[in-house]
Amino acid sequence: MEHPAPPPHLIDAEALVLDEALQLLQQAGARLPHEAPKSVAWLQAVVDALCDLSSKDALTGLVNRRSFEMALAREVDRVARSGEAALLLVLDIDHFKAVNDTYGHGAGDLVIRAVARAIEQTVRPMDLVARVGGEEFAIILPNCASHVGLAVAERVRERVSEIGVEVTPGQMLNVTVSLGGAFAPQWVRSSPLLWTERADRQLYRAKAEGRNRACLEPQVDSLVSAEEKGMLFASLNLETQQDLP
Ligand SMILES: Nc1nc2c(ncn2[C@@H]2O[C@H](COP(=O)(O)OP(=O)(O)OP(=O)(O)O)[C@@H](O)[C@H]2O)c(=O)[nH]1
Repeated sequence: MEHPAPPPHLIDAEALVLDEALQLLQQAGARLPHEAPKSVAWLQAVVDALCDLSSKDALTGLVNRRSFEMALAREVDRVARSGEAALLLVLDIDHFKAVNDTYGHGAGDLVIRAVARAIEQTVRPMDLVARVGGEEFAIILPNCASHVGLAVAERVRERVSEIGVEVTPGQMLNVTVSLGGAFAPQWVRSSPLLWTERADRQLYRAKAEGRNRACLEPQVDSLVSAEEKGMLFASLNLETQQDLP
């Protein structure tokens, strides 16, 4: 049946070919919208589901590596402009290969999910928790004062060690994580790669020192005065204005 042509400023929803997108969502186990097909609400729900699919990790629902890298780049930029302390924590489940080898991959997946939930419950809503690899997670903690960094990392470590995961009926398993952390250099434009490398080095240290521990790079508090911060803001604003056409 021919559909009447829509007014020129509107999209003809009937002309959209969405078969592949819908198939992708179905395969990923995403819930398809209940609204009337091709209504505005339905199209919005499809777009939202596709956004989720490209930015979230399917196993845990956490932010995936790609979104994490974009968020980290934004945070580097924000810290350089605001001078606020921000902490990056990287976490790795200890001896995870043994979990898979002993209880199977399915049980390993349950452990990854449980660790993800435990991390999420321990940090603030403004903190970004990501699954960046198989049994590796990362947390960006904006506006995190240097003197509380280790306490936050310790709280996450402790919370994970407390959870029990039922890996086979009636059998509870406890796992631990090692954490590494580094603060973004305040008032200095660093790079996401350098920041991650510094946090990673601390994670290797935590593993080498026996696991189930948190190691943070020592942080020197910024000695920039309020007046100097004002001058820096002024010069940054000037730069931005000069960039304008
Ligand atoms: N179940 C499950 N396992 C995964 C997934 N991704 C990666 N792995 C497994 O995670 C394990 C990681 O093991 P290793 O890198 O050797 O590290 P580890 O055993 O945790 O040892 P340490 O990190 O040194 O404490 C490997 O066996 C991977 O196969 C996943 O999505 N699900």
